[in-house]
Amino acid sequence: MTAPGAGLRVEDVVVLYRDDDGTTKAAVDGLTLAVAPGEVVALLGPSGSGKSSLLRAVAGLEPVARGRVTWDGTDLAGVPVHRRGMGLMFQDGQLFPHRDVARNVAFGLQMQRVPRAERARRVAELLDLVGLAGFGDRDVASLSGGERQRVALARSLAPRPRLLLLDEPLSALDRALRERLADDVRAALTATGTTALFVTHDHDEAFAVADRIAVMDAGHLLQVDPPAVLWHRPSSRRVAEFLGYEAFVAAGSPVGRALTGEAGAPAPDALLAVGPGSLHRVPDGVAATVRGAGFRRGVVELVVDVEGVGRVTVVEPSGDPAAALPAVGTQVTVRADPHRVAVVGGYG
Ligand SMILES: Nc1ncnc2c1ncn2[C@@H]1O[C@H](COP(=O)(O)OP(=O)(O)OP(=O)(O)O)[C@@H](O)[C@H]1O
Repeated sequence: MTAPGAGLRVEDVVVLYRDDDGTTKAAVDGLTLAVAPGEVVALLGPSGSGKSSLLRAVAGLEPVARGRVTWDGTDLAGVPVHRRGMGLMFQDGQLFPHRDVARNVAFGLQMQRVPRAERARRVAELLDLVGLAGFGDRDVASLSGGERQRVALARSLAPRPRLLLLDEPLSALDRALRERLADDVRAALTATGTTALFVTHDHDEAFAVADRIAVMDAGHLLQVDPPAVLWHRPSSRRVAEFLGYEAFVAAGSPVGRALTGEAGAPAPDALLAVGPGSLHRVPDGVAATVRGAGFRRGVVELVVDVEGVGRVTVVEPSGDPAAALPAVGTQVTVRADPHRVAVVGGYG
């Protein structure tokens, strides 16, 4: 059981920037968030929503104009960056080019004056953890982008920071690599019990790494919840739209009832969000017109206009390689899978 106030607390924090014309603008606008010891929280939001500003304020790199940042209940105001016991990792791992992999990873341990033998042990342990066992002697210039970020992760974990701050650490990598590394980052953070705040604008990454996801928009926190709760119970239409839900329908309306069927319908006043994968074609359902069809990574995506609902993407397995895609204008009928619609605003 964790003591109340343990770990990181961000209380009503405001971060201001001064524009060229002298006016001030709040990049973070009265935000409150807690990260418990051992927890990984992703800050997810569109570009410019204030994620990096919040991270930098926690690190002590940006002044806090209002509110406070505490660790285990102690106010960090006035505590300089290097005394906060936090690790930082950025998009470009910023490795030291003149040090080999092992000496990069050992950097923080040298700063802490950890004895040589123990340092070597810890470096080997970390390289193993990030999947780079045996890479110690390699010149960092010879590494791939993904390997560099693995080294950067090992380096930031080596001194056992009480909080690791990661700012878009995978953004420079291509998608396939990002997906794999997101799982590996999660595994490394979990294995070391590291408390972490992970900034990303990539939904899949946030869902892959985090115990809880904090959705930010325009300097505000819209919702913070575990991934499954966020996905199935977005707190507002805004959050649901940001997650990729495409259309909204009142559960109790005629079309809402027709879509979900009697058994699947939640409270009649609930607002349902439907998106890619929520609907499937059935012989008798709600009328819809095909507006587009495409083949993507083993599935067929049909963009359909559903009567009384709007434009939604139907995702179907593509079983038969010889089957033609439905033509634009084809009339179909659809129904919702009750487990694949979200209930907006805490109903259900
Ligand atoms: N040094 C600065 N001076 C002035 N304005 C800034 C400064 N840094 C950030 N901003 C502004 O503050 C707002 C939030 O920026 P921030 O970088 O925190 O957002 P973000 O969510 O991390 O975005 P991104 O994903 O694009 O990095 C933006 O409108 C940005 O233009």
